Amino acid sequence: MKKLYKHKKSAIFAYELAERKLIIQNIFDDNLEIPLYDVFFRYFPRKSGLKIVAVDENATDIIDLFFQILRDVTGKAYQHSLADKLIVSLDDKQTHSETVDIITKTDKTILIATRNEGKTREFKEMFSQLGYTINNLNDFPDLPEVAETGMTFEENARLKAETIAELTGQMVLADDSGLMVDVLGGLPGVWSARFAGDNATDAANNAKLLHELASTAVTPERRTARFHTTLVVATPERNSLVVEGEWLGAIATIPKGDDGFGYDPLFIDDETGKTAAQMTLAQKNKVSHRARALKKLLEKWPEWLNEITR
Ligand SMILES: O=P(O)(O)OP(=O)(O)OP(=O)(O)OC[C@H]1O[C@@H](n2cnc3c(O)ncnc32)[C@H](O)[C@@H]1O
Ligand SMILES: [Mg+2]
Repeated sequence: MKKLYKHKKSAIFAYELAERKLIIQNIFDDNLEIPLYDVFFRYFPRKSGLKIVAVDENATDIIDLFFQILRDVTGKAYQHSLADKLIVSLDDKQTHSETVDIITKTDKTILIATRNEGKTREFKEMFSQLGYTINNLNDFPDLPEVAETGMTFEENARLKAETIAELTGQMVLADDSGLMVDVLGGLPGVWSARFAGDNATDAANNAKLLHELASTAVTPERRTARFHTTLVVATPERNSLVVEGEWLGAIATIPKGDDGFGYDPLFIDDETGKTAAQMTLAQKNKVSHRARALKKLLEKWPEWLNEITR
């Protein structure tokens, strides 16, 4: 058995065609190179070269795409069929037959175990570019609240993802995140959503944070902080996939900007000097803790899917 598609940067297949290149960029503008099995090279002369760049965990889509390009570029009548065998024919003559191992995941909807619309908006933007539709728990009012009783981001993200995956029988992504302020020993951390008390508003949490820093007379250079996200993808009866991402910055003395949610008006990005609330959704989604975690998730996801569909 050979693997047709492995979602790792690998030198084995990608090559350039100066004029005719097809690029399906991923959400971070990275060129993700999908290794197609080398049988294709026999049908596609190296000198003409082609770069196929895509984000998709579904090998059949990639193979379809490849043959589509092959037909367009060469003008020849390539045909293929995929079952557990890949059969390729040219001008009605069978030219190749190979047993292959295909990842057959086709579901393009992801349920995010969150009621936070700010997070959801970010995930929607990030995933829409990959062709995924996002639902969150506000679309399922009958599902229960999951108590965040963990002491770590991972424990809470697991609780949210694994409980909802069990209840719904589907694949679920959860995000547990928070702001960690160095001079406060990492607080508010896992308590970020409830820093000013249960069901606290964003404004109350921000006011409490400013108050804590003011009362300890913290100098500007000691206002360093980071946003943290742990993402967990769970599916019933399988081991979950866990990744994390961080974003370094500092806490402002007054809130600035109108976009975003949570502590965004107080979080100054180290690189640009802007608060997260002064960034557009697209700008934040390039550098945020959530974006960095999602990038790692996308790198690991196909391999993980491959394991769980075996
Ligand atoms: O548990 P769910 O339903 O996902 O929603 P939540 O708001 O309770 O989410 P968390 O438990 O993960 O708490 C994270 C809190 O950290 C803050 N936070 C997380 N990511 C943030 C971001 O990108 N910008 C600003 N604040 C953020 C914000 O106050 C969140 O409420
Ligand atoms: Mg929460």
